[in-house]
Amino acid sequence: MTKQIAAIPGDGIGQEVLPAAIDVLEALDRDFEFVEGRAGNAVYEREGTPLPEETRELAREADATLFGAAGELAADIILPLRQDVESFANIRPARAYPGVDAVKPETDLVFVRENTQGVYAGFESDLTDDVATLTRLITEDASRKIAEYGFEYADEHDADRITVAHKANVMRKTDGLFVDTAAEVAEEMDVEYDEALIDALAMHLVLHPEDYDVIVTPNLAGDVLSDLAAGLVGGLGMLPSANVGDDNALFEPVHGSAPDIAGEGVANPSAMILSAAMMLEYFGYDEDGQRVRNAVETVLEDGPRTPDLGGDASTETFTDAVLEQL
Ligand SMILES: NC(=O)c1ccc[n+]([C@@H]2O[C@H](COP(=O)([O-])OP(=O)(O)OC[C@H]3O[C@@H](n4cnc5c(N)ncnc54)[C@H](O)[C@@H]3O)[C@@H](O)[C@H]2O)c1
Ligand SMILES: CC(C)[C@H](C(=O)O)[C@@H](O)C(=O)O
Repeated sequence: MTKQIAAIPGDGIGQEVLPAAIDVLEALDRDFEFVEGRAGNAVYEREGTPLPEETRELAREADATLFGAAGELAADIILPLRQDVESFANIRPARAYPGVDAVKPETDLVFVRENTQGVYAGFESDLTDDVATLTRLITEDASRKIAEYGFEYADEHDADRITVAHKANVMRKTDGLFVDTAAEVAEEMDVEYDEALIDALAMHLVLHPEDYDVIVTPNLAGDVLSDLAAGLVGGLGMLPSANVGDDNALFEPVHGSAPDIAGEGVANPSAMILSAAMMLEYFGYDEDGQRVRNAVETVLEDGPRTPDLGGDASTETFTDAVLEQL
């Protein structure tokens, strides 16, 4: 059956890496219909909104969405889209590939980031001209949902270790509820896990990423720690992600619009192509997902590589090499 995919390139290198992923998906023996959705700075200038209702509707109705990247209006684009697909979990694998000059080649871990709450629930306001406030939201329901998802994910992927990240020593009520709920869920599911304070965890991740497997984290901590992990495995061009809900999902690289290299045709499309591989697995096309992963892995090992990885290949040359492997 045809799967309809909302394809939203967005800004900057989103316009360069999303077509690469579509080329790869089109090389597979699958029936995908790609429908392009408008979003980004240029759309804002033309239409007065960076994310037209039509694009949101497209994401809600599609079987899945592929998103490239957004620029300075990212919070007005990607956050509503993550809501539109009703995603509660943001899965961010960080893995070092052979041949890529990684700071920590032994890194192979996955962040399971809560995708709806924390400071992103967004009760921000100006109290006075010179005082601004932000209320942070954590609920037991959302904490339960992400803990259950993270523990099940760890089980399905034979993870050796599950870590629940929090800062309940300071945010006693909010992260206290997050971590206490995770403890309850672990007991009900008979799961072994450990807890880590986010600040110390950041240091341990830099020194010994090999000690970690699945890290369940509140929203903002997952955002920051996943970029940190990108730094361990060759940069932001390497980290894919899946925003998963009960009935819909959106797949996007962890990186942004990269204005410093946008338009040069040299962006590393690995993160976007690996996000497409996560979409294939979401549809149950596991063999295709693995084929795409293997093809990317081979090209990363043998070259050609893009400049962020020390090579001089263009996005197109890299993608052609992946297509050849397929
Ligand atoms: N989900 C999103 O759309 C998203 C995520 C993060 C940042 N942003 C937005 O992106 C803009 C730029 O933010 P930033 O510079 O902090 O982060 P960024 O991820 O765009 O770039 C950070 C650095 O990583 C490099 N980089 C990122 N992706 C790369 C790739 N695929 N290939 C090669 N190099 C790559 C960039 O060149 C840059 O040096 C901001 O306006 C921010 O709001 C959007
Ligand atoms: C741009 C921003 C809204 C987004 C986030 O905070 O989730 C980004 O940092 C990311 O990692 O995708």
